[in-house]
Amino acid sequence: MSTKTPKIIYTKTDEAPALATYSLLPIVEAYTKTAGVEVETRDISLAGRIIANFPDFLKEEQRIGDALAELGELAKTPEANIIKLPNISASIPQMQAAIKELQSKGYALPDYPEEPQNAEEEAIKARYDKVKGSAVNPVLREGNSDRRAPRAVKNYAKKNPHSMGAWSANSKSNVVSMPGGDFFGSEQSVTTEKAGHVRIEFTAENGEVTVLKPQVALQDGEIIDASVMSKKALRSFLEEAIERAKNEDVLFSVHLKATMMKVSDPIIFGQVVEVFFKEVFEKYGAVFQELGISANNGLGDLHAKLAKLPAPQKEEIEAAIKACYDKRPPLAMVNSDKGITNLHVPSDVIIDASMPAAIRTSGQMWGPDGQPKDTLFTIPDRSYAGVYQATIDFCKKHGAFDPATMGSVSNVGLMAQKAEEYGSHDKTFQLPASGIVRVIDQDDKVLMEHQVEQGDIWRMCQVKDAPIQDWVKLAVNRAKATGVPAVFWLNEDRAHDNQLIKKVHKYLPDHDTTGLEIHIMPPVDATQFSLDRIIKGEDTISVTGNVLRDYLTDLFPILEVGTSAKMLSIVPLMNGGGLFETGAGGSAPKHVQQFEQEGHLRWDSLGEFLALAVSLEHLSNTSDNTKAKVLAETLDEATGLLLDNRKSPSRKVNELDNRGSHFYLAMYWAQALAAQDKDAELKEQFTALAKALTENESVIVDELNAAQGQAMDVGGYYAPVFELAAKAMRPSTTFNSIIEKL
Ligand SMILES: NC(=O)C1=CN([C@@H]2O[C@H](COP(=O)(O)OP(=O)(O)OC[C@H]3O[C@@H](n4cnc5c(N)ncnc54)[C@H](OP(=O)(O)O)[C@@H]3O)[C@@H](O)[C@H]2O)C=CC1
Ligand SMILES: O=C(O)CCC(=O)C(=O)O
Ligand SMILES: [Mg+2]
Repeated sequence: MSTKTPKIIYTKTDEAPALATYSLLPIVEAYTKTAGVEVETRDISLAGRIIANFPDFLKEEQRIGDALAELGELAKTPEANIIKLPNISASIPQMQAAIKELQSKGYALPDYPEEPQNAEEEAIKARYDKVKGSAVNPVLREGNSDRRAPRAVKNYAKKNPHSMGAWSANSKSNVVSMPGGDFFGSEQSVTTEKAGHVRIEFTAENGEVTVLKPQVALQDGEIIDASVMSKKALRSFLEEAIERAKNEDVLFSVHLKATMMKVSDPIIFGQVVEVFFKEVFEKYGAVFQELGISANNGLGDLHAKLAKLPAPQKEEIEAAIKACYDKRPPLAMVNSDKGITNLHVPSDVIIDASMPAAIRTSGQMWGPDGQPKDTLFTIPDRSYAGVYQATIDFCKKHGAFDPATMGSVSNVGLMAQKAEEYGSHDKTFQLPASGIVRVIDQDDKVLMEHQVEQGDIWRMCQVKDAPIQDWVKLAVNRAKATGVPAVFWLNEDRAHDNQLIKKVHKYLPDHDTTGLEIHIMPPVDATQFSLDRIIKGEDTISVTGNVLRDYLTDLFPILEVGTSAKMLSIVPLMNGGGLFETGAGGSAPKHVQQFEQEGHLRWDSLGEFLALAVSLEHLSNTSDNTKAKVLAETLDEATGLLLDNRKSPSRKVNELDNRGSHFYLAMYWAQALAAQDKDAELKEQFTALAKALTENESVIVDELNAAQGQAMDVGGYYAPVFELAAKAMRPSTTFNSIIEKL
């Protein structure tokens, strides 16, 4: 990697953000070129990652390099300047769909072996599993997280408050969690003094020892913890929760993170499906096994596989499923028109986005009848569930939040180097039998041990010392920069947090904290504290571990500014580089569906605009490029103007969409560059461009809007055909030719 030519890596991802890139990137490339900045793309899409992992199955011309591995290495260097768009964290049904699409395009990829029958299939599954779930973010996140709503975005939301569903004091919505037998209740934690390693062993009741993980390397001062969720306790809890929803006449829903917690949460999800449809699974277990049905993949997969049965048997089972539906409480729906429930696909209801969306809409979800209804939100583990119950209680007491007046909660998140639960996949196991799981160090000393039973989920997490120090520093810096109180959301009664609190006390004195307000509070108290401030219009910094980073950076943005897509999301990499994530949200599959059906893309690229500005600013600092600084400043101006003039995409067809908003960004950016006097060359270059764009505004917007209102075919969902997608996303010849002249 040369340090001479300043370079920005722009990632090519999936779904809506990938479509938006076809339109935005040519503009970005044209503008940044004027500062001598090179923008290179790297394909980290689900399809791209699949292809990169199976070169031996493919023709020479089909092979591509492993861009993710390359960027993972780059992220560890000071030169890194990466703009990371959201990507699919694939569940098994999504993996299978992507593989199928690629096969149909001539890629001789193997099928995903759900139940591998031999060593060869095991190896194929292992390769696919590397691509499955949240496989991108943890590789790139070599730094902690700084997410906040920029001033312009917050002010815009105050002036143009989004709709908020009213809250009633009589709302029957609540969160329910296990009373015991969960990860929270069983957690043990130790801090290693010296670097070394541990192994994880399972000893069955007959004394037979299985090594679950031969070696996990540990650094000086690393915190490790282990916990277990009891299958028995989970199932009896679920049975009670389902009964409770029925008795209280509310919807039943479950909220997990099956993407990032790709080993544990699909299993928990599967238990929910099995318990909800208990009679069906008990009666037809053998048939299901024969059909390769796993409840972990959800009802969608179950129905697809049932289709293989002869009609009478299929109908019998479907009738049994229907009988369960009738007996059980109504399920919360993902799409009530299509009959897709909360239990259809494990990755459809992702807790970080789904809980805030419900809180925003009066604490309700959609029922099978297409009507909103109070809901029992099932979040089995207690570690973080209390945050949502506290927020719900607050809304019942004070009514819905008012975006016009509410304060802001930003986040400093401990995330670097696969911190905490989100790095636990390779140390998570479902136990085959009863026995004891032990974590044993290099001197054969048992550090932690748990009694387990068949089917229990056991996991170990790690967090290294250097990321913790960096996180404490980042928290202090944000508190200093804003003068706002910073709250560490840590519970001294939780084993892991207890170790972390010791480190916070150890590292805070490394910084000058005079005049700063810094607290340490358990999550529920911290929620209360932050919400008491928020309704007074006051801001608070949440300083959290990795999971709450994820949860809170959707919760507060969705309440405050309507979506997490408008967040500034910076990852100052620990070795000096910068990773700039766009927004905090995902890849919004329903946006693609709308685009395919009616040619309107409602994806808002605001997160990309904000990320590009900070990326250019970072580049100007690291490479002394003053033009890049001017580009960054004027881009921020343009983004502010775009918000003020309401040129963000609309949700409705035949109104300005993603492409139209890109045109306005380009026009305002060019106008700001033409108006500035810091760089005469840029001024001159952009004066003519600004003039051309301004004069052609109505022609261009007409051309862009005329492309809407019809079905779009971009040649694929996971791997669109470049020419088709580029044509669909750049339908204004006038606009294209003006940009090309730059
Ligand atoms: N950083 C990453 O890489 C992340 C990836 N994901 C992945 O994204 C996929 C979908 O996840 P999901 O939990 O549904 O979360 P999303 O954040 O994609 O969706 C929640 C809703 O937020 C709104 N939204 C999000 N981003 C935008 C945007 N830029 N413009 C306009 N609206 C937006 C949309 O609502 P509406 O249109 O109704 O207003 C959307 O349906 C999954 O594959 C998941 O793994 C999820 C989170 C982060
Ligand atoms: O990596 C993922 O699957 C999702 C990431 C996410 O939701 C976040 O970082 O906010
Ligand atoms: Mg998230």
